[in-house]
Amino acid sequence: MTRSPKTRDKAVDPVRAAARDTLRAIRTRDAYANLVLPKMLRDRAITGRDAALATELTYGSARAQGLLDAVIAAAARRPVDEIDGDVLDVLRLGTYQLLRTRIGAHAAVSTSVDLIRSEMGMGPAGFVNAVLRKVSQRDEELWIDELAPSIADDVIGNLAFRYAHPRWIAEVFDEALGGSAGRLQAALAADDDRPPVHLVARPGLITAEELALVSGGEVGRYSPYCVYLPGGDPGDLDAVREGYAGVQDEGSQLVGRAVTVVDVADDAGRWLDMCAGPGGKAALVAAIADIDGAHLDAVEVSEHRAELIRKVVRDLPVKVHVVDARASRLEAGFDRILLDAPCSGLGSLRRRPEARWRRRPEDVPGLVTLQRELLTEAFRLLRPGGVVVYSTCSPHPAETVEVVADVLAQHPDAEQLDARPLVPVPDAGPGPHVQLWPHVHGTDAMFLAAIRRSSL
Ligand SMILES: C[S@@+](CC[C@H](N)C(=O)[O-])C[C@H]1O[C@@H](n2cnc3c(N)ncnc32)[C@H](O)[C@@H]1O
Repeated sequence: MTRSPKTRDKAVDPVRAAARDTLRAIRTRDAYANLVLPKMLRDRAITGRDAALATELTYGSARAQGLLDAVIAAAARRPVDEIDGDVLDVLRLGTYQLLRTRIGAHAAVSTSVDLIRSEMGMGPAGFVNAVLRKVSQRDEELWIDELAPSIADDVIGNLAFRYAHPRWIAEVFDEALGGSAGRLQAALAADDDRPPVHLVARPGLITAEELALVSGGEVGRYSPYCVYLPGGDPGDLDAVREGYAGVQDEGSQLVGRAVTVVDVADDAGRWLDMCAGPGGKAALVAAIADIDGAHLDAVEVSEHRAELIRKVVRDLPVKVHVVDARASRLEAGFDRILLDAPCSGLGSLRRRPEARWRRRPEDVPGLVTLQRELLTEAFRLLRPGGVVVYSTCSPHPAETVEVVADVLAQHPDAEQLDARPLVPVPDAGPGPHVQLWPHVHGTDAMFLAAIRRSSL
């Protein structure tokens, strides 16, 4: 029997209720956890340690969904698609607490049972109780031993299961990493971890050292603009609220910086960001353009995302164009172009907890076609001697090296530059492109390649 919301809320822990409601929004509305949860926490006045716990439980449950579902199916002795969705959300939350947190089994089970009882009554609550008690009889390692493919027969399958990644994504990582089980394990493990918060200190407004002081963070290792935030909500920092700083992965900062430092003779200051929304890299590039006396044209096809760019580039020398970059009608002759192409996002899965279970391999070919068309157009818009930096937040070879090779093959006047000197990181690989990795650099798995249009 469903009770009134008032009676319902009394029995349940508000932290778990927020986590459950976010998991439900992800499942039923294709919502994004990082958009839904912060607003829900604000609306329900959940703050401090409670907010941190709600975030950990929600993101952790969403990230580990495939592993959790395999355990739930085994404990319930039925496939998860035969379990009511609302019940499954609570089972995922409970199983996550049992297997991947230090929360005691009693608390994990009883708070889950309360969530279900208050909404759905005694019958489903009994089912949740029985399944979670069964789950609690083993730890994560024992469940993996029982359910994962054997490492001797199927290394990729075993590692994908253990680190909660769909198999096809583990295969893509394996290909990008050159087929080493050790590297694949390190990459999947790092990708399965809670990601650190990186701040960008906007050039000309605040230095990374100053930002580290006011935020209690630590200056980043590679990007001169980066600060690692140890914890807390970055939105609470004055520097972020006032626009001196923003939240941006260090790898993305390095990509934005690369387009500003690559050698371009006689730079006339015509710079272009071809896929600029929501504006993270545009804000960084434009701040440097302002210092260098250059101007940035920022192209974005979506009006909503263009509005987000306008907000972050206020007072900077930027013109925002809402148009398909393949047919922008911008006059050719740019000195520097950043093409941060739409991609599968396989390199930033750790920051988008639900994404790994939502993405499909069949999404990739359409993206690759778009990436080729955009890079071809970027090349056309360059002046002789100008450089395009092509980047993706994906290490998928089809979206990275293969797109670049294809466009190079079509353009005899295209010369791929060694991008490694543009990105001050160790272990940047054999070149000429750079592939960053969470397990090596602590960044998202950003790819970048630099291509010059020769003067011939
Ligand atoms: C990877 S995101 C760019 C992220 C951005 N550079 C940043 O750092 O905030 C790719 C963007 O390209 C936009 N986009 C997709 N297709 C496009 C097209 N044909 N022309 C222009 N923009 C496009 C998407 O809407 C999305 O905002």
